[in-house]
Amino acid sequence: MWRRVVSLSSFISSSRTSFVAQTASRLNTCESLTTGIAQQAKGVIAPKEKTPFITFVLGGPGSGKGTQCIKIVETFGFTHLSAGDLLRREIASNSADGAMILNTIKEGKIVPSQVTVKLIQKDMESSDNDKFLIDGFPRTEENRVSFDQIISVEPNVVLFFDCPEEEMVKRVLNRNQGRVDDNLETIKKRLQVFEALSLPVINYYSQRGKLYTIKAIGTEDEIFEQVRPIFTAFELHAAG
Ligand SMILES: Nc1ncnc2c1ncn2[C@@H]1O[C@H](COP(=O)(O)OP(=O)(O)OP(=O)(O)O)[C@@H](O)[C@H]1O
Ligand SMILES: O=c1ccn([C@@H]2O[C@H](COP(=O)(O)O)[C@@H](O)[C@H]2O)c(=O)[nH]1
Ligand SMILES: [Mg+2]
Repeated sequence: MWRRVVSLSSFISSSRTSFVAQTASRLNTCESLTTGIAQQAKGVIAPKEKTPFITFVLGGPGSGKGTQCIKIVETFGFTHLSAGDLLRREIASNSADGAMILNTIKEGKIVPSQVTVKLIQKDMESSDNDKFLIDGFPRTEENRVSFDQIISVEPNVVLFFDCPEEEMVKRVLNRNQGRVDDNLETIKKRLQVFEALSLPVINYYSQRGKLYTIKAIGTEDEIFEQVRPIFTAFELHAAG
């Protein structure tokens, strides 16, 4: 569990620890219950959270992000958080933001960052895992900055599924999942938004050496064989 107390021997020095206060109220390991609480009550020690391993999964509409995320989950044990799915869940639950989100998705536009980041944050906090695939986010520079400010964790890996436009259009039109944005008119808008707003995010991570570009053509298995070594390398690194 990534917000679990992993060490009780050091003080929290960073002011960017939005999860720490919540962690303190949700201590759930035996060791922290026996010794930690007593020491914290005396004001001696603050809990230190384990930093999660975060992968952002980016690419145009229909580039195969969700499909590959399923394979990454199966092989490497990540928790998959699709920003689009979280937003669709809000629509389905008739939440206060539901109507606004539905209209935004129909238009192929981007939902305000704070709405999306809060949904991601909620699912991360309620997860027992410490490895997350955040699929279809950040889509804009504003999304990226908002995540940085609210979650205060940098991604370890950014995957970019690079797919030719005509292939993406073909896949989306064949998807057949009843999505309100799977029609030619909305796809054209989504492609424009991707180019104008999402490519700058991809360039940002490229400049920081965090970007792994996957040629997203071929069979699903062929594409996964480009993805696999990226995470294998991280596993070996962690073990070695
Ligand atoms: N390598 C592939 N070859 C052919 N079809 C594929 C491939 N990968 C995925 N698909 C199919 O293309 C469609 C889009 O894939 P997927 O939903 O994974 O894309 P996505 O990037 O998550 O799209 P979106 O951003 O719209 O959610 C699905 O119907 C999927 O089954
Ligand atoms: O961070 C996000 C993610 C998604 N959206 C909106 O949802 C649709 C569908 O997203 P998929 O990732 O393709 O499922 C997208 O076109 C946006 O309208 C968003 O606003 N912010
Ligand atoms: Mg998807």
